[in-house]
Parts: sequence; structure tokens; C-alpha cells
Amino acid sequence: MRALLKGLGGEKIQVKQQLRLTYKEPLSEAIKDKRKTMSMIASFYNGKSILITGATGFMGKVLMEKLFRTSPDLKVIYILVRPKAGQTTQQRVFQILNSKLFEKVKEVCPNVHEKIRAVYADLNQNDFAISKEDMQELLSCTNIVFHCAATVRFDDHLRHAVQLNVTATQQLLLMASQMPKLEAFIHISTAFSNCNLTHIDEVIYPCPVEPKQIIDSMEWLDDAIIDEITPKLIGDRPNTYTYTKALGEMVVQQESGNMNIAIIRPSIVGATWQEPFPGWVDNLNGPSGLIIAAGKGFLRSIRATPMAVADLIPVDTVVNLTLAVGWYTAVHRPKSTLIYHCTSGNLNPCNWGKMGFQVLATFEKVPLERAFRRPNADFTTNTITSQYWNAVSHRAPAIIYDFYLRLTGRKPRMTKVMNRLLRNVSMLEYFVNRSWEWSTHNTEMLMSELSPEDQRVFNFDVRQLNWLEYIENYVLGVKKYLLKEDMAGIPEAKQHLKRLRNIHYLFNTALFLIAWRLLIARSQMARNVWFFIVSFCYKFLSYFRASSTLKV
Ligand SMILES: CCCCCCCCCCCCCCCCCCCCCCCC(=O)SCCNC(=O)CCNC(=O)[C@H](O)C(C)(C)COP(=O)(O)OP(=O)(O)OC[C@H]1O[C@@H](n2cnc3c(N)ncnc32)[C@H](O)[C@@H]1OP(=O)(O)O
Ligand SMILES: NC(=O)C1=CN([C@@H]2O[C@H](COP(=O)(O)OP(=O)(O)OC[C@H]3O[C@@H](n4cnc5c(N)ncnc54)[C@H](OP(=O)(O)O)[C@@H]3O)[C@@H](O)[C@H]2O)C=CC1
Repeated sequence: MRALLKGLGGEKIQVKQQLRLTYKEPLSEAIKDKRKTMSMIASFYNGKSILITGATGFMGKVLMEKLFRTSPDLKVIYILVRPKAGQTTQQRVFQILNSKLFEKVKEVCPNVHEKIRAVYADLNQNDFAISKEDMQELLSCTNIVFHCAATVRFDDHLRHAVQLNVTATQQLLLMASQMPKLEAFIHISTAFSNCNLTHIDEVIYPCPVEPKQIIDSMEWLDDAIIDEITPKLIGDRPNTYTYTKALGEMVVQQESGNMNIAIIRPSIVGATWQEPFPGWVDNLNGPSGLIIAAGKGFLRSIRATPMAVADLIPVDTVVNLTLAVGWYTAVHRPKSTLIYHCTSGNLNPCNWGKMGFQVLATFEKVPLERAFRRPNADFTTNTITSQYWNAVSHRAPAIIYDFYLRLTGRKPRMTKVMNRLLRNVSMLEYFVNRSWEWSTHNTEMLMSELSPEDQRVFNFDVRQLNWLEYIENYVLGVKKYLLKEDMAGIPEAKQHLKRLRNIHYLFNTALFLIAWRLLIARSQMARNVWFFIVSFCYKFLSYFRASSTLKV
């Protein structure tokens, strides 16, 4: 430890000497000009050792990419990774670095693989199951921590959600408090941690039961009792995710000590807006899964309020704000933990109706391959209408398709898929039938603190976002990067939709004729109407024929 402190002292003296030198030497015009155009945030991260949790996740990958691209001289990024899906931690990192997302990074920072240190860790374990040597290195070297890891599943069991979103946050803070070189700790929360309120300020709202009590009780309560008390604990929040993220924030506040800490609350994080290229997305969370379900024609109606604000925020905007907050927190050291809302609704609102319309318009031009039915988007706010459409537009076609699969000797599967989809959609309904208002004073204050160059390189001003363009790129990104569909397949996809339209017309006509035939067989009134229509048509045709004969 003494050696460590000695080392630290040495570094401080060096910094002071550098500063003195800077002031003694008169600055040349060229240097002055360079300073004006230099990004202070990018230079801040150069030479730094950065620890990221959740680096293999959606946001974590974009965060790493931007850091390497804008600060290629950073010292090292430590990422806490667990093996998954038969891949070792190294294989996972290799896959990320060789993905399309990192193509630009390799040009700017060719030795990127040397600057990334994958540390084996499982945030569900004590001390994260990190080895002693790794822990020693992390504690002694880390300058900045970005805590992105979380379980974002809405239906996670409370025990697991608490473990990851609360206990792991507490453990990470404990680790951070033992880092002598720590300059800032940035915690990623969600704008929906207080979704039980309609106006949300940049403050931490306490939950009735203390996080420590919840953590303790999860250790000895069995699953059945936890299931029973979960609705009471989450109260008027819709799921364990939002509840445990709120508890996580309380833990951050309670354990902050004298560390420089900030909390970022993004709303619904969507595909990239601009960087490293528009439309990048790699998971099904939030709207992405629904866009696919709509594009493939599985989901054709939803219980959603078209005028409710769709508070989407591009992932690169969240990352830019996160990096700016990291810089500001470390350099300006605000006295208290600042909370930054990363939302779009109050500055540049878009609603679900407009979004659904633009998603469909894009599918007209660029359809998905092998759709089940033609895409459609009916928004209804009425529960009964929604149930009717679920039966007619979702369940019935699935049952008919399964019948067809059975007839052709294949295993039926569509009803199962549809039930699962409808269950998942029902979990999102809470968020598409309400609007929230988030105050953004801290985010706006930070924007005004940035130099013009930083405002450009780390742009998080959502007022500049063109929604129609963004949504179109989002849909294209879902097709290209998530579904890996080739653009060359578009003509065939369009042909397929035409065939589906013809089948649809044919099916409806057949259904109408059968229904009518059954009706006239049973009802005198229907027979009378039928007789009236037929005789009317006959008279009209006779008149038409007679008048055309007269003309000749
Ligand atoms: C009428 C048509 C309407 C559509 C028109 C056009 C659409 C656009 C307009 C918009 C309309 C509405 C958009 C609504 C969007 C609302 C979002 C609101 C969310 C905001 C709230 C908070 C924001 C946050 O802070 S959290 C981040 C968001 N979190 C989520 O979105 C999590 C939601 N997900 C879950 O809770 C679960 O993943 C769940 C329940 C959806 C899936 O659970 P399930 O048990 O069914 O599946 P699994 O067994 O877990 O997995 C099955 C299978 O799928 C793979 N998989 C699962 N999740 C993902 C994923 N995210 N990415 C990739 N793959 C995934 C999984 O690996 C399994 O694969 P196997 O191969 O079978 O192993
Ligand atoms: N996506 C969104 O719409 C929003 C997200 N947020 C917040 O942003 C942050 C990042 O979210 P996002 O990137 O979308 O989430 P993802 O689900 O894509 O990523 C979650 C990350 O956490 C890691 N993780 C989960 N469990 C463990 C564990 N036991 N040990 C080690 N690592 C683990 C995952 O690792 P692995 O790959 O091994 O599973 C993954 O890297 C979260 O804090 C979330 O609450 C906030 C608002 C909206």
C-alpha cells in the first residue's frame, strides 16, 4: 500500500511539473488553434485506465467503441466478463472486436486488442469471483468506472434482479472506494426507475423499504415467499426491473462516501443515430423486438396510445452523454451526486403513432424476408378491442397456420410462438400507454459547459434528431445488423408480400361466401336480401344491355 501511495504522490508531482511548464512556455498560435479545436473530453480519457461492467451488452459495446475511436491513447479498458453460450471470455472479446461495430476503431487504434483486458467476473458471485491478482490490478490502476451491467428483463425473479441491480452495485461501489486513483464512478440507471411518478426530477426518490433490508431478506427468504411479497414490494411500479433499478440508485447514494459519482438515466435506448454508423442495433430489447414482430407480420395490433410520447433515445447519444459526464464528474468534482436524464420527450417529442406509421412506411420500401403476414399497425387504447384483435389478427392465423403445418406433416409451432409474443408485448404495454416528463437541467447545464468541439464530438443534443430519418435507419439497421438480411433479397421479399396479399383476398372472399351460404340456408331475411340483390343486378344488366342495343 505504501508503495502504491508513493507511486501516487510521484504522479501528482509530475502533473504539477507539467502544468508549470505549460504556463512558462509561451504558446504558439498553432498550438492555440489546436487547443480551440481539440476535444477536452477525448484528451481527458487518453492515458486513463477505465473499468466497464456490462461491456458485452448493447450500451457497453457502443461505449467501448466510442472510447477507443476518440481516445486511442487511453491506457487500458478493463471489462468484467463472464463466459457465455459456450464461449470463453477471450472468445467473446475477440468476437466483439471483430464485429462490424468495431471496423472504424481498427483504423484509428490498430492495437485495440492490446488495450482491452477482459477480467473473468460474474457479478452474481461474491467479490464477483475475480482472482486476487486481477482484483489487485483493478484496485490499484482504475481511474474511471462505468457501471452498465444489469438485468434488463422485466420478468426477472426479484431475487436475481436484486442480486444484479442492487447487491452487485453495492459491491462495485465497495471496490471503487478502495481504488486510490479513482476519479469518477458513473452509474447507469434508467429514466423509468421512478415510472410510478409522472413528473420526475433529477433527484433520488426513496423506496419505502431500505435496499439493505431487501438485500438481507433475499438471502434467507425462499422463492415462494419472495413471489408472494414481490407485488407488495414493487408497489405501483410495473416490474422487478424498474423497482430494483430504483433500489440501485439508493445504494449509490448511500455508499458514495467521498467518491465523485454521477447517475445517468436513459429512457428507451434505441439503435445508433450517427455513430459509428446509423441504425446499429444487436438485441431485441425495447422497440427492436416489436419492429421485427411487426415487419414479419406476427404483430399487427397493439394496445398503445398513439399520442403518448415515445421517449426513445439513440444509444450513441447515451454514450456521448456518459463520456461527457465522466469527464465533468472527474474534472469539476460536483459537491453532490448529480443525476442526468438522457431523454428526448421534453426537447424533441415523438409519439408512438408517428413511430408506428414511419416503421410501416419503411417496411413498404424495404420489407423483411419471409413474412408470416403483411405488416400492419393498429393501435387501440381499448382493452376489449385489443383482445378482439388478439383473437382475430394474432391467435386465429396462428391456429390456421398450425393446422396447415399438421396437414403437411410438420410440427405445429406458431401458436406457441404467438402466445409467447403476446405475453412479451403485454409487458411493454405499460410503457406505451403513458407519458412521462423528465426534467433535464443537469443535462442542459453540462451541454453549456462543453466547448464547441466537445459539443460536436460528444453530441447529446436530441433537438437535432430528425425522427423520420432516425426511425427509417433504425428499421434498416434491424434488417441488416440484427436479422442479417441481405438488401439483394428485397425484390423477392416484395413478391412474397404480393403473394400474401392475394392469399389474404382469396381467403377473405372464400370466408365471405361460406358465411353467406350458411346464412341464406338458415334465415328467411338473408334469403330476401339475396333475392333483392340478385334481381336488382339482373334488372340493371338488362337495362344496360337494352340501352346499348338502342344506341347501335
Ligand atoms: C401493431 C404493431 C406495433 C409495432 C409497430 C411498429 C413498432 C414500432 C412502434 C412502436 C410500438 C411500441 C414499442 C414499444 C417499446 C416499448 C419499450 C418499453 C421499454 C421501456 C422501459 C425501460 C427501458 C429500460 O430501462 S430497460 C431496457 C429494455 N428492456 C427490455 O426491453 C427487456 C424486455 N425483455 C424481457 O423482459 C425479456 O427478454 C422478454 C420477456 C421479452 C423475453 O422473455 P422470454 O422468456 O420470452 O424469452 P427468453 O427465454 O429470455 O428468450 C427466448 C429467446 O430469445 C432470445 N432473446 C431474448 N431476449 C433477447 C434480446 N434482448 N436480444 C436477443 N435475443 C434475445 C433468447 O436468447 C432466447 O433465444 P434461444 O435461442 O431460444 O436461447
Ligand atoms: N436498453 C435500454 O433500453 C435501457 C438500458 N438502461 C440501462 O443501461 C444499462 C445497459 O443496458 P443494456 O446494454 O441495454 O443491457 P444488456 O442486457 O444489453 O447488457 C447487460 C450487460 O450486463 C452484463 N451482465 C448481466 N449479468 C451479469 C453477470 N452476472 N456478470 C457479469 N455481467 C453481467 C451482461 O453480460 P452478458 O453479456 O454476459 O450477459 C451485459 O454485458 C443497464 O444498466 C440498463 O439498466 C437504461 C435504460 C434503457
